[in-house]
Amino acid sequence: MRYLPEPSFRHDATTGRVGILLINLGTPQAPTAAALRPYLRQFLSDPRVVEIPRLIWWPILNGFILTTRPAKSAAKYAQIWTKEGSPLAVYTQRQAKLLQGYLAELADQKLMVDYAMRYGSPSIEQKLQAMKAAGCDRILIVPLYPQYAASSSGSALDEVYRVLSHMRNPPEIRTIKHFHDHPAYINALAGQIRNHWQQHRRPDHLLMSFHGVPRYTLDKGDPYHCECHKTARLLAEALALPKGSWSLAFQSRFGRAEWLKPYVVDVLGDLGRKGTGTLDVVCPGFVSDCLETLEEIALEASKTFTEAGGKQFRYIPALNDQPNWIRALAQIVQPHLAGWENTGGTTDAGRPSRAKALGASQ
Ligand SMILES: C=CC1=C(C)c2cc3[nH]c(cc4nc(cc5[nH]c(cc1n2)c(C)c5CCC(=O)O)C(CCC(=O)O)=C4C)c(C)c3C=C
Ligand SMILES: [Fe+2]
Ligand SMILES: [Fe+2]
Repeated sequence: MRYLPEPSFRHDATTGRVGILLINLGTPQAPTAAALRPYLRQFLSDPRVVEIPRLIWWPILNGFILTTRPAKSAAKYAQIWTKEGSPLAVYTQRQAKLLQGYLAELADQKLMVDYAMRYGSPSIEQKLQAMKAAGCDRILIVPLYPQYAASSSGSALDEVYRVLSHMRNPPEIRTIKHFHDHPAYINALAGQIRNHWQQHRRPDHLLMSFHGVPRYTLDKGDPYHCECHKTARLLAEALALPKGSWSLAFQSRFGRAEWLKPYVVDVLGDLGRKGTGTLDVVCPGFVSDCLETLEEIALEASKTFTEAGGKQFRYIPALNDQPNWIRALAQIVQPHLAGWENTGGTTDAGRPSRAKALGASQ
């Protein structure tokens, strides 16, 4: 039996790094209609986000939504844009950098933490290729959504698998599905709220507002609704909130279909009409502040509440780059790295070459 000679390049040598890729939704490059259009096109063309048959959805998206929404959304983004850029991009980038620093100190200098965006840039494809080129042969994927929804985490994971399907020698992949009930995440949220209450006084009511999704996704088995309720219950328990002093609502409704209820505008109206004095609102489903928290809640929801008769509205910021949250994120990812310690696992250095072992080199 004859064996092929071993190729001259070292096909069996890898540097064997472990990578962690944080994935968030993505955001436009600038608060302008021109930048919103390609972002919204990519976002709203995703069949995980809009499940209407393409033949019906295409003309609505191209003929109506992409001609009217970019300018309206750009005006909203302009209100929250910072010198460094879109808050979602700024915080996601900081989270990756801080987690890298935190884990390097704890565990492993070779560990590489980076981030990607599902829509816009830096793309998942670009970052998976860069991590592979940097020697990562094992990558943990962490969608930055505590509650799993097919339209958010599901779509991010779809894109990871799509990119891998085009690689001849893909890295080994692990994924985190959700962390809605992880004690570290719940404690970080509770700490953020307690901090706010130490600086100001306690409110009369705490509203926990989550991004909504279409109602039919719940009927089809998406766990998102139940995971939001579980997060809210655990957070209320951690803060020892009496019954009736807090509630849950869903925000950011898009389109005319029914979405998860109660809608945040309805709850704000009810609380305002009841004459609620101070209302605090927290958005536990967003680990970074973004358009949906800073514009829709901190600016718009505040008006809805006071116009209905409420007195004082306070928005509690997302976890963003808080050290407590970075520590929690480390606790969330660490168990998923078990067995991936850098022992030079896949490197063949020092062993006789495979061809020699097979007796082909004489
Ligand atoms: C919790 C995570 C999110 C889920 C689930 C989600 C579902 C979902 N979103 C839309 C439509 C839009 N969302 C938009 C912004 C936006 N959405 C999330 C998170 C989730 N979305 C975030 C973090 C953001 C903010 C991004 C930022 O740049 O700050 C937008 C864009 C803005 C606008 O024009 O309104 C749209 C559109 C649908 C249809 C959907 C589920 C089916
Ligand atoms: Fe959204
Ligand atoms: Fe449910």
